[in-house]
Amino acid sequence: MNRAAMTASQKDFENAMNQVKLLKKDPGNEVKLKLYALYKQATEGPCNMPKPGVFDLINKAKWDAWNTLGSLPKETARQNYVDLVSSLSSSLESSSQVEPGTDRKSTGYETLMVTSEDGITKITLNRPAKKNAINVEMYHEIMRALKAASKDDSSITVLTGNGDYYSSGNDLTNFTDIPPGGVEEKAKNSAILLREFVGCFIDFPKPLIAVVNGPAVGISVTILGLFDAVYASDRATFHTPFSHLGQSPEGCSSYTFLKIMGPAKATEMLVFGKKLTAGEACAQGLVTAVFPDSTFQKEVWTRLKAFAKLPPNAMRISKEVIRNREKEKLHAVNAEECSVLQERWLSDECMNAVVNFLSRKSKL
Ligand SMILES: CCCCCCCCCCC/C=C/C(=O)SCCNC(=O)CCNC(=O)[C@H](O)C(C)(C)COP(=O)(O)OP(=O)(O)OC[C@H]1O[C@@H](n2cnc3c(N)ncnc32)[C@H](O)[C@@H]1OP(=O)(O)O
Repeated sequence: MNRAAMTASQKDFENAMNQVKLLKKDPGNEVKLKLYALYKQATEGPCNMPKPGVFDLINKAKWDAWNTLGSLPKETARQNYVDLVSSLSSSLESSSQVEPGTDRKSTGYETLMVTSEDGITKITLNRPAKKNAINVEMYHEIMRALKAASKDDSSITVLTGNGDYYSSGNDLTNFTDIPPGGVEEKAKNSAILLREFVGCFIDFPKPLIAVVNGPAVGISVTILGLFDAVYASDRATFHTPFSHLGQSPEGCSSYTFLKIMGPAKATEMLVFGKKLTAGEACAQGLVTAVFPDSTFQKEVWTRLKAFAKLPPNAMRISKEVIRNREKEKLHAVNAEECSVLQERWLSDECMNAVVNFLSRKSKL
């Protein structure tokens, strides 16, 4: 397989199509639908079929899967197809030989795809049908993947999203699974989870880069202040509608955003929920660079592959020098934000906003 570029070539794509035929075990309907959708998107572009009738169940499922990919570029779909097949080949034991090389894929994740190659560990949020909303399982898996990446032999770590969204933020169905101890216990446990989650980003020791492939909402935006570089497609938007949701800022954004963009611009985002375009987010210092969506993957991965060749210890130590004096402060901010949120989650304002979304009365 050609690993010279992080975007898959036509040859990689054809190899992957052949590999699918050699899988010994059936990967299941959900995966087959994903493969179908990525194949169609890679070869034909956005869904162009009329929507099948409700009783045409199979074609309706296929149409839904393809349509969910929205305007995902053909080359991204091709890469995602190759990545998916590659992860299946390792988890389901393809009967073909796995090619030797430095490429490693981590299985055992339900909500992520994690790959490691060319000195880069890539963590991909992988719930495209839910716009990569972060459910409780994904919070835990991201922490697990970050902990593994901090110890593996890669030089840099990348977080990105599969599908047309980077992430729609916290999965609002997280509010529905109330334990016997009631909503107070749920809020308390969620604050502990959130604090640990954000803590992993504060403490991450290697260069951490966000490849923001599409719109980003809520916590997926706020933690960007803890990344070392943020590259965005010009399709990406950055939205933190906390007041609309009866909530308050997290991810240390009440501190990092003020430092990055100053109080006036930070207030527009964090208090008034102003949605920024990628260009605006770049002008305000939240984003490092913006690329046209059509060349986004190619340009970003070329750049990242060059970074990953730099001496890893020097990069790690430089990050330490830049970030360490702020760590204590960031942990204190994180603790305070979580404790304020614990109260907010119990408020009528928050409950009503969540109920409105879940009963499909409102969207952002
Ligand atoms: C008691 C206390 C419990 C607390 C638990 C909290 C734990 C930690 C919390 C940390 C704090 C984080 C805060 C945030 O991140 S705030 C931001 C939350 N996000 C949102 O409010 C976004 C909601 N989504 C939308 O408004 C729209 O879906 C969106 C604009 C993103 C896209 O709209 P579009 O029309 O393009 O697509 P759909 O709405 O049809 O979406 C497709 C399917 O995906 C589901 N979806 C999307 N986003 C979410 C989400 N955030 N949570 C849950 N589900 C989501 C959507 O429902 C569709 O699903 P179906 O196809 O099944 O209908």
